[in-house]
Amino acid sequence: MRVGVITFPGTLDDVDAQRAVRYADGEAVPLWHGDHDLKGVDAVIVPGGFSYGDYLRCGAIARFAPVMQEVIEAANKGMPVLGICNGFQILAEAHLLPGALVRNHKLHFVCRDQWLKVENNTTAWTTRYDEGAEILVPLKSGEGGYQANEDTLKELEDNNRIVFRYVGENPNGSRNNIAGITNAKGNVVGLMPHPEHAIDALTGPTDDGLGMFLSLLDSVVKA
Ligand SMILES: NC(=O)CC[C@H](N)C(=O)O
Repeated sequence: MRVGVITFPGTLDDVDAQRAVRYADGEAVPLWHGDHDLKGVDAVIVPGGFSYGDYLRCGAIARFAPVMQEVIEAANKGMPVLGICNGFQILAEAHLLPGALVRNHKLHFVCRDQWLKVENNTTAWTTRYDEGAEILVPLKSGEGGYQANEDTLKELEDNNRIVFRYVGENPNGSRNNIAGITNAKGNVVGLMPHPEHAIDALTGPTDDGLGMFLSLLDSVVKA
């Protein structure tokens, strides 16, 4: 399994995403924001950080990077794509996922370990979890509030497209406690919390995040 991990100017979590891929027995292939091809990878991770300094809005500039045109094309053909935190913001800006991530409701950057409920274990990135499982992974974002109009929320709820929900106090004002969603096909997933920081109990709060990368291995091997 070869997984591309994109680095934009200001990306922070690419190294941990690459490490997570290796923990799942994959080969991590570094991709640069200016690349015009995806180097034959099986899947792509858009990692967290502060791409282009979060100018305008988080992800608003990264969406136009040359590599994202390739990601959009590949995702529309069914390639598994995961956006973590800033990566989720970029996928939303690129319209691969609906809705928008806005300033946290209390206007503070939130950094804490966060319980999540796995609502959908049928996506390319979540098959290793039991439906309804609760996992603990870090959350660290300033614009993590998920917002969408009523029609979009209904579409997400009715079609099992909410992948993760926050458990306990809502950390950022996200509608319907949404922490992560998927596209209609289930190949593209975006979430605000950070599974790549929770792949080994020695370095993260838990190893609960590793399941996302192992799930990908299953999807790629099956394909
Ligand atoms: N950890 C991250 O990727 C942070 C994303 C973004 N810069 C924010 O503050 O919301």
